[in-house]
Amino acid sequence: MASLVIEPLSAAAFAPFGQVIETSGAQHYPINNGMTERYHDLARIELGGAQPRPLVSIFRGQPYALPLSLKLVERHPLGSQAFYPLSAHPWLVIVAEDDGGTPARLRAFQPTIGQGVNIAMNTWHGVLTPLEAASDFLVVDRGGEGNNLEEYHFDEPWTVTR
Ligand SMILES: NC(=O)N[C@@H](O)C(=O)O
Ligand code: NI
Repeated sequence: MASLVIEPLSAAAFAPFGQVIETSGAQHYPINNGMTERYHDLARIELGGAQPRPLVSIFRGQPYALPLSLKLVERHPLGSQAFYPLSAHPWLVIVAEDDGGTPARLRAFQPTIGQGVNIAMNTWHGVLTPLEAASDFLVVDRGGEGNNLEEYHFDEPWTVTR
């Protein structure tokens, strides 16, 4: 049985899979006469395929228990997908490299409060995985023509633990 141990999320560790959306390390500057600080340009939103447009949605995810039995990952060949939590509940981001169409070298990350992610276009990832409580996330991804979802079902589930 293949197993995966959860790691803390960092921009460096996540770089092969996309960007971490957080104020730490971000370019920032005051706007609105100094009443607001803009943390600028935190993610590279990718919109491919025909007639692409950005979608802003809220995903209300139900919690999963640990140890997690990961049966599939998916990817979006036509666009990136960003998740930013609207609560302080814990969640997981599971991603994988690609070996000729097969997910490889899986990683499981647990964001800290204040961290979101932008998963790069065509990057294997687990579906939204809240822990402990139902949680809302602001999601920015790609709408338009074409099929933007590819799934990969593992022969044997991965067990994801702390
Ligand atoms: N299917 C869908 O919109 N959600 C997934 O892409 C996901 O990553 O949770
Ligand atoms: Ni997705």
